Amino acid sequence: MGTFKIEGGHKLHGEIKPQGAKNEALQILCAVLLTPEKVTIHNIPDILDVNKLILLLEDLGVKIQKKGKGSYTFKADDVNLEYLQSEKFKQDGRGLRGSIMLVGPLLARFGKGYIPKPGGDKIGRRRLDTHFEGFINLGAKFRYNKEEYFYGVEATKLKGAYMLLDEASVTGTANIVMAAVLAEGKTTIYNAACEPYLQQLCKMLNRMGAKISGIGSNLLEIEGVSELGGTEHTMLPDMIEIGSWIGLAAMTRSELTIKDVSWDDLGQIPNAFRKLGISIERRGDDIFIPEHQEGYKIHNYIDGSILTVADAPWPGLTPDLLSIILVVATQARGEVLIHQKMFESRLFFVDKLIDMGAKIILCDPHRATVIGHDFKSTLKATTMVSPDIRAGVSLLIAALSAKGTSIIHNIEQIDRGYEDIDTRLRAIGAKIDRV
Ligand SMILES: CC(=O)N[C@H]1[C@@H](OP(=O)(O)OP(=O)(O)OC[C@H]2O[C@@H](n3ccc(=O)[nH]c3=O)[C@H](O)[C@@H]2O)O[C@H](CO)[C@@H](O)[C@@H]1O
Ligand SMILES: C=C(OP(=O)(O)O)C(=O)O
Repeated sequence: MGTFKIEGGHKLHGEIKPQGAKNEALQILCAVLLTPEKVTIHNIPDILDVNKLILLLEDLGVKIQKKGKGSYTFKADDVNLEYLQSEKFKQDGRGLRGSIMLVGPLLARFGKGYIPKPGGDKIGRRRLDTHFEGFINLGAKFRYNKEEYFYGVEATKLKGAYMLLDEASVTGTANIVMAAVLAEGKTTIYNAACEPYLQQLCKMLNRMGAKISGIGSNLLEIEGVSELGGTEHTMLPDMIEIGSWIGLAAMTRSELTIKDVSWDDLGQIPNAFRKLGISIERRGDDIFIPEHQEGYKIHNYIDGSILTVADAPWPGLTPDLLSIILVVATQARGEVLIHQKMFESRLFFVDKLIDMGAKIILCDPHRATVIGHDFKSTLKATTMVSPDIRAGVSLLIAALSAKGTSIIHNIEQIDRGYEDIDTRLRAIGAKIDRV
């Protein structure tokens, strides 16, 4: 179990560049299985989850070449389907959430796709019904081995269909899209997830020869084609990392420039932080956060009632930033209700913030009220364990703002999604060591 030692209370300063997006990378990497031709991908983040998926592709027989930092070529012209039945796949496939998106491309191109119950954050129930109902709609036969938690779909031929998803699942939509592009005829997916990473996937598939329309909306129409070819693709910057750096700057009252953020793909994120009173300036494609010497004041609604920050499927606010928004609110002027609608176990980490002196009432598993200190009292350093990726980074931000030296254990959770975070934070003045 890895550990960070953090000396808090220091101002940070300078520029930080977001890595390529984790959740886009997981979709895009799975899509390389859809063609025997070469696919070149740039801006792939060097993080645990993505590296695990690259190893899975290698074990599946995909030829992979590293061309430079974050740039790789993939050629899936000799896929080893026997690997899918191996014990190693049953172990390694569990290692991350993103592996679930291997199923759609495998089913579409080879007529069968299998996956052990995928891992990822332990943040509440994470069902897969939307994925498999989608494949069944396309004509696949589904089987599930309850003892081994092993899922499988098989089809001699997929046929396009109309489907109304029961929820706008992000990985579910990606999976179904990747199966439908090679199905016979037309597929319509209503209540599709439509966040920028899915848009990126659909645009990449169209460059490979797919016929997807409605990109960016929750109604996708897909005319199946018989084969796809190679392409080149560059990942967007990671919007959750960008939000994390906004929170970090505010909490440590530091002036920070976040470089090349792809503003137009950030949706609600800048405004969510602005509602907490944080100044966010657009400078070209950068975000400039000034030093918040006077702190930041949470806005109320027009009628004077307390602000609620809640998650929702895109174009709503991503659930992955609520833990960070919560920690930033602990030093704001005013109160806010954080409502995590999607996941039921993601707010439990607030007990650690309460230990550090934050004023938080956990109302129920989905809601927490935060009463900010307005920097009149700083958080106290402590020893903690990172429970999940975003709670981990929130605790890291809390530790960087706290007085004294904090210890965070289980930092593998943070390394799942943040590239070389300690080196990058040291470059802007943070006192953090991997011990
Ligand atoms: C690898 C990857 O890309 N992971 C992301 C992906 O996970 P993932 O694709 O696994 O998440 P889903 O979109 O399927 O669902 C997330 C949660 O929200 C619930 N739900 C979803 C849609 C909806 O309309 N109503 C609803 O209640 C689901 O039941 C589930 O509990 O999307 C999540 C939601 O943005 C993010 O937190 C994850 O970081
Ligand atoms: C929940 C997350 O990831 P995953 O879906 O990979 O567990 C996340 O990135 O915040």
